[in-house]
Amino acid sequence: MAHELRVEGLTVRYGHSSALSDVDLTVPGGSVTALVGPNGAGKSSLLLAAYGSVPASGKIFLDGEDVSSLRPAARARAGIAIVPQGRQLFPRLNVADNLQVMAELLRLPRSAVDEAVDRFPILRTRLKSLVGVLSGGEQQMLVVTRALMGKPRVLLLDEMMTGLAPLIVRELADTVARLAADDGVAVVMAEPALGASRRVIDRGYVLIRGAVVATEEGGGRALDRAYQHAVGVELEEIETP
Ligand SMILES: Nc1ncnc2c1ncn2[C@@H]1O[C@H](COP(=O)(O)OP(=O)(O)OP(=O)(O)O)[C@@H](O)[C@H]1O
Repeated sequence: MAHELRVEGLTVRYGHSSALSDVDLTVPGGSVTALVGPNGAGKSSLLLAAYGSVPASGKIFLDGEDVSSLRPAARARAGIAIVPQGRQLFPRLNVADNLQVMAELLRLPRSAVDEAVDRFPILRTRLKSLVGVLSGGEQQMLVVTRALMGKPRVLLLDEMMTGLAPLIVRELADTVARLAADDGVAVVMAEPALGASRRVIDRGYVLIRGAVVATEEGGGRALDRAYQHAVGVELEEIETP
């Protein structure tokens, strides 16, 4: 079954400044939806609000069910998973213990850690390694593994590809594309620019200054063009006296 994330009228404020204003969007399962926009456009705020870790007004629906009042741990158990910007691992714990923290949050049995590392065999060889000594690519594989432990229905990826080698970018992009195609997961990938993950993008939104300015159903290249067009329009507007 294909899953779905829908947000309606999502607004995020930090003090008096508005990061996201009345955003509506739908992320259908079975495809990879990108969220592109410059730094500060509100991409992280949107994903964090969908996960429940920043206060927001508006509604979040998971497979049609309103989860807006659930706290992050309950949303995670309901099937929303996040790969946060900056990874947010415990660098002084080893790989297995980092995964065990998520297993406990999700109330999974201890065997869940062992099963989880099947996805990236390199992690099995690193189970007892402190996270701080892993390469950037290995750390990101661990974060993705952690996010997938609960077999999520919705996967929120916040700048997952930043700073990674092209080979790792391809491997991670293929992993999320398979999750969408095989398991009907609703994947949303926020990136400042698409780069090597462009080929797995099915559709997307351009976000600028906290608002959706374009929706594109025609894949990664078309989304790139929509993004450039949106930024160009915005620049022209700024330059017009
Ligand atoms: N914790 C915070 N406190 C105050 N303002 C914040 C906070 N987090 C984000 N902002 C502001 O909210 C706006 C949207 O930021 P957000 O991080 O959601 O954008 P983004 O598109 O993810 O950008 P980036 O690529 O830089 O992460 C920006 O103006 C940012 O400065």
